[in-house]
Order: sequence, then structure tokens, then C-alpha cells
Amino acid sequence: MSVRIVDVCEITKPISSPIRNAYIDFTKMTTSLVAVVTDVVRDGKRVVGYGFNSNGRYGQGGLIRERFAPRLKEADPKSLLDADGGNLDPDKVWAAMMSNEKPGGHGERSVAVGTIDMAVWDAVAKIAGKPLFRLLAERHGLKADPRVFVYAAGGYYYPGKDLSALRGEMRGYLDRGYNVVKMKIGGAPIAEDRERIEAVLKEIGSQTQLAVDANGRFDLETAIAYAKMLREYPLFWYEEAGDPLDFALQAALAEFYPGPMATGENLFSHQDAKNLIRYGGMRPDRDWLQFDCALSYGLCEYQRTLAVLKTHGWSPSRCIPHGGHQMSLNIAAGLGLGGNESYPDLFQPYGGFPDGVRVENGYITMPDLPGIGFEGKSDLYKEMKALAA
Ligand SMILES: O=C([O-])CC(=O)C(=O)O
Ligand SMILES: [Mg+2]
Repeated sequence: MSVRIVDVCEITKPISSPIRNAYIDFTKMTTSLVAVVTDVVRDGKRVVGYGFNSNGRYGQGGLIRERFAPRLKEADPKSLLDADGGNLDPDKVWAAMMSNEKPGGHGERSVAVGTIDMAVWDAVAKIAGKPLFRLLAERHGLKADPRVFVYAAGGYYYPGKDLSALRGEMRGYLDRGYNVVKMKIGGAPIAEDRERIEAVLKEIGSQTQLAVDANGRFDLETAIAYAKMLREYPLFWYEEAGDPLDFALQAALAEFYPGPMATGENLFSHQDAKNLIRYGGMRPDRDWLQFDCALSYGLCEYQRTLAVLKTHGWSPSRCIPHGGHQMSLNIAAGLGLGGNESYPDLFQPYGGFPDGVRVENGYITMPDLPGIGFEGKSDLYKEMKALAA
């Protein structure tokens, strides 16, 4: 049997909402939805792999249509196959996409490639007839663990939102089974953010923990001023205080913040991840890494990032990716990450879990669906099917 990619389709979809973090609003946010169509038939149906990019970066239709999809369609089909020719080899597909691309400067190109890479892995696991998390565990000689820790991200700023609305939002997450919640900081004066934090802590009590996210807004002085305020509270983490590439700032902050810090959602390559580990002062015994494969060249690259972490003494269990998508749930369950983000009320239908999956005491259990499992989420699959089936 041979496998051929017969088409790569892209459509840019809105995921807009009136929310705002300390850096951007989401009123014009979009995502690229991609389908990698193969000539393989499984259970009487053509195998199509699907992918989309995470929130926070916009859809990548231009790059996908002009460079990355044509390279896959023009590649010799045999050059994309695994050793016995029965499936695609994601690393070979990745190399074909990245031919004639210089190193460095990992701007939005990594989002375009990450989106297609997601669809390729979905197709590969479907062709193998397995959930992606089980395929990954097998390939790495690990035992899959379908139970994955998830936390509820929200707590955004938006027009007219007062403390009682913020508390109500957080209560809603607790009611849905979460025991870690996250809110935005840095989009209001520090005294106001302190009030917001105290209001949320009062609402959630001591059984639930709160993480805070500054979205890279602060200069060093402000990051330290916040660190001094935040360290009075038992927070789950202090996220992305300063510019994602300002490793010296991150390292200096550690001096003022003994609690857990988190960052990495805006680092888009294993080289950038390596520099964070080398120079960012992140501590493997308590800090968290949030690289998001959908924004950073996909799972082929994420595996290189995990290899970098291992070399530097970091466990994959210190990774809780940004993005709230099923791709990272599969990586978490297959490769032993510490968990995954989720946005219970945002970015639908792209985020979240297959239908019927519930959060219990902060964990979900992955159902055994072939591929990434998008077919189990009916609102999402409807969009995907409309693109290509
Ligand atoms: O608001 C955003 O851009 C999303 C974000 O940082 C997160 O989920 O950590
Ligand atoms: Mg963040």
C-alpha cells in the first residue's frame, strides 16, 4: 500500500471575541483551518487529517497557500513515506515543507507549518488506526496515560466586567470540575489587579489555585513590582511577565519571585526554547514551560524541544502547553507532559474536549478515538468536514 497527499486545503476562520489581555484584544482574531487529504480509505472513508493554529496568532492562509501547501503537493510522494511505505513519515513531510527556508527568524512561518503538521499527525494516526496519544507513546517506548491535568484559562478584561462578573466566571470553572484557574493581569493598574486577584482568591477558596498571566507586558521594573505584590499570595504560577525573548528579564525576576513562574507560549522553535533554558533562569524544580506546538512548527519540532529539555535536566512533566487544543492533550497523554491549558468559554469550537468528556478534580480522560480525536467533537468536526472530507 502506498499513501499519497492529494490535497492541502486552508480556510481562515474568525475566533473573535471582545476580550482583552495586557497586550492585545481578540476582536479580529482568526485561525487557519487546514485539511490534509490523502488517498487512503479506512472504514469506508477517505482519511483526511485536520489541523488549526492556536489562538494569539492570526490565520496563516497566505503562507500556507503560497509556500507550504504547494511544497507538499509538488514533493515526490515516495519521499514522504515511512520505511515500509505504509504511512506518511511526519519528519519527512516536515522537511519537505521547510525546504529552501533559512534558519532563525521564527516569525509566523512556524504557525503555518505547525498547523499543517497537526493535520499530518492526525492523518498518520488515523492511517495507523490509533489515537495519536497511543501512537506517540509507542514510538517513544512510553506508557500512555489517558488522564490529563487541565486548568481553566480566562479572567480576561472586557468592557463592563466588574469584580462580581470575574468571580462568577471563576465559580463557573470550579462548578465544571477545574481546580486550577487563570486570570489576566497587567491590563490595569497594579492596585486594581491586586483587588481582582483578592476577589478571585476569596471566591475560589483554598481547594483551588490561581495562576496569573501578564502576556509579556512588563518591563523589568514593573515585573519586579508585580513579583513583590504577587508573592504575598499562594499562586499556581506567574506567567509571561516580560517580553518572551528577554531572557535576562526572566532570569532577574527569579531573584524576586520564589514561587513558580511560567513562560514559553511565544517561543516558536527548539532553538528559542534552548535559549530560554540556558539564559532565562527558569528552575526545573518549580517552573513551567508553555511551548505550543501549533504555533511553533508542530509536533516534529516539539519532540526536538523535549529532547533539548531532557539534555538540560528538565522533565516533560514541567510542560503545560498554551492553546487548549486536542493536539496538546494527545502529546500530554502520550509523552507525559504535566497537563494542558483549556479555555472553557473561549475560542469555540476549536478548543476543548471531545463531546461527553468532563473535567473531574482537574483531570480529563482521553477517549480512544482515532487520530487527534476531532471527529468526537461535533461542533468542530462540522467545520472540518465542510472544508474537506
Ligand atoms: O491571552 C492570550 O493570548 C492567551 C494566553 O496568553 C494564554 O492562554 O496563556
Ligand atoms: Mg499566556
